[in-house]
Amino acid sequence: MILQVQNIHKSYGKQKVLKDITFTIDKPEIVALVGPNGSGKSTLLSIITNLLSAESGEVRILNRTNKDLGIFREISFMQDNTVLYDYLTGFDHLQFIADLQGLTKEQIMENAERIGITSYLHKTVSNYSLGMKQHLLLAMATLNRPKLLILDEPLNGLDPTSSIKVRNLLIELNKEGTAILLSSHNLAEIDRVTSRVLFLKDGTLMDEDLSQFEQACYLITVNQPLYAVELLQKSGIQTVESNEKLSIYSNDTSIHEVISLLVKNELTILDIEKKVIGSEDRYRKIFEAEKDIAL
Ligand SMILES: Nc1ncnc2c1ncn2[C@@H]1O[C@H](COP(=O)(O)OP(=O)(O)OP(=O)(O)O)[C@@H](O)[C@H]1O
Repeated sequence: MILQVQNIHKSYGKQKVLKDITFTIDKPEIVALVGPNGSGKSTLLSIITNLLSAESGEVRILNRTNKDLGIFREISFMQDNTVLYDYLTGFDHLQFIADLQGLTKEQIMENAERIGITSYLHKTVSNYSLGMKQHLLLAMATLNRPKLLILDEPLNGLDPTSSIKVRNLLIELNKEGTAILLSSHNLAEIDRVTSRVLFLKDGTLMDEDLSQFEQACYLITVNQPLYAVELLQKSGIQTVESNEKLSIYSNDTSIHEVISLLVKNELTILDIEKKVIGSEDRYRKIFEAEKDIAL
């Protein structure tokens, strides 16, 4: 077991921000935490890393409580760039972590090389762009080659080239055995790196078994779409009609029932298209009632 989050509750004053959050990461995988602005992602990550305390619940990392300071040799938390000091260089930041963790200058340089920050390593952070700061934060978080890497918005403010670089680096670290939990608003990027997405809504983690969203969406074009909708709904099959196409969330087996029902009722099927459902579609489905969809 790499991470076990159990029944976490957290409020700020009267505002309940996290309600009974439970999930686990059992193997080295890349898991994303997604939710609108203010949904509690940073709060949850700070509780997991013991920077904030929960009202109730428990976090265990690598089979130890997160109150055990020893685990910080084996995990890392990349926060936003407010943790950086403008008047220090990138190297100073890395040296500080290396001193705390008993790591060598060679390890600093090797990691800096890997992240691609050697050319500005000895400049003060006040001269860094947002992307350069993100890369330094990533170098700081990966210096100890953690077993669990937690990242709050690692892709924030990165241009496409930098995003690709960070994405590839995360995939590489994961292949080497690092489990990764990251929060992000970049849903297209999330689909490229993650194996699992946790959606936070109103302080609650949506059921991890999002089977209804895991199903494919079939777009079916028929000669009488409105009649088809009526027929399908009578048989308990939910469908939406737009631009004369029917959208049906279905698995591969039950789509056969839909087709035979349409054919039996003498409708002509003009086209069938299978659409892969990505995190953005799932996000819209989960948060469609939200007034301010924050992507
Ligand atoms: N120290 C604090 N005191 C009071 N309220 C807070 C505090 N920190 C966060 N909150 C509130 O808790 C809620 C969750 O905030 P949090 O920063 O965890 O959300 P988030 O999902 O990370 O948001 P974002 O995507 O904008 O970074 C918000 O309503 C926020 O205003």
